[in-house]
Amino acid sequence: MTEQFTKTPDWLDWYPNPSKPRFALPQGTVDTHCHVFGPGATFPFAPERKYTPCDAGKDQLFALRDHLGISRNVLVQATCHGADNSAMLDAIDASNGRARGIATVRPDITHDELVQLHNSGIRGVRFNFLKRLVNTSPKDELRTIAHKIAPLGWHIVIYFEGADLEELEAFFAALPTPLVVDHMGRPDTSQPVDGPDFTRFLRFTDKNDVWVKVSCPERLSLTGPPALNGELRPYQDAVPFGRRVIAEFPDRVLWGTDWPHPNLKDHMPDDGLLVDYIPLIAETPDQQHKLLVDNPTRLYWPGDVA
Ligand SMILES: O=C(O)c1cc(C(=O)O)oc(=O)c1
Repeated sequence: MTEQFTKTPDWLDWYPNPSKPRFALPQGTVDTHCHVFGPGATFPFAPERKYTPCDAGKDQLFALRDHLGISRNVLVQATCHGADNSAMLDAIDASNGRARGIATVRPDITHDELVQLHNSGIRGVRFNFLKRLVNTSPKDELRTIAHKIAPLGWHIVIYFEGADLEELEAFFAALPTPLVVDHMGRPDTSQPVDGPDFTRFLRFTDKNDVWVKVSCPERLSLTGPPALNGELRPYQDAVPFGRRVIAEFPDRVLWGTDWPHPNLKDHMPDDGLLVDYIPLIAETPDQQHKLLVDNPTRLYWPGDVA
């Protein structure tokens, strides 16, 4: 019997009919941050999960990719699937080479299992430090994983809240691989962009081998307006943070949809309007091409770089 799952109360489902973006994504655009959820009947959610989502499977992800004009995806293992990467691997397998993945693994993983993941398109692991998403993040276990994956040329995707960087910084700096920061390190957008927390984050990025996803204005914004009803200037309080990172690190920024947008509480954005947000933070064609095509291709499909 297949397991039936009941969504977390007040769960917001992904936006069903996104608008067609006005901003034309350049050929070769990579969405470096998206997830698949199940479907739960085929790929059950993990017993230790902190939320139970709606289904958001590979067919729906690929339909969104094509609708928005995205060329390739990087699937990031969602915490609701724990360390069972099979839904993501199934999606990568079905993508005809147009997807890579970031896995969650346990410290006892073997080299042969890692090689198998590499051959399936995995290029990194994710370390998550948000207490509302994971029970614990034991640093000694994460270090063990880091040293096992480093020889494969992988990187580590880190997800943390801006206020926690001070405590985590030394641990991150000692990791033996490049780091990719989810959602700009989740700055508090009520603080000024040149306030102490974001200054710390920019310094951390500058001093280390760090790439930054300038994703998720819809998560970071406190004042909106939401990307709904044709709004072409949404999330104004998040804009200065994205602009600043792109201006300082044009060769180390990445963009992603974050579809299907787990755990949003206020509203579910129109993904077409989230594409129209990009030129608000990447203001020149040169910045846009680096953000959307050159940087992610270098990181995830290095064989394609001339
Ligand atoms: O902020 C979140 O709730 C969230 C959750 C997950 C996940 O559950 O994997 O991934 C994200 O990128 C963001």
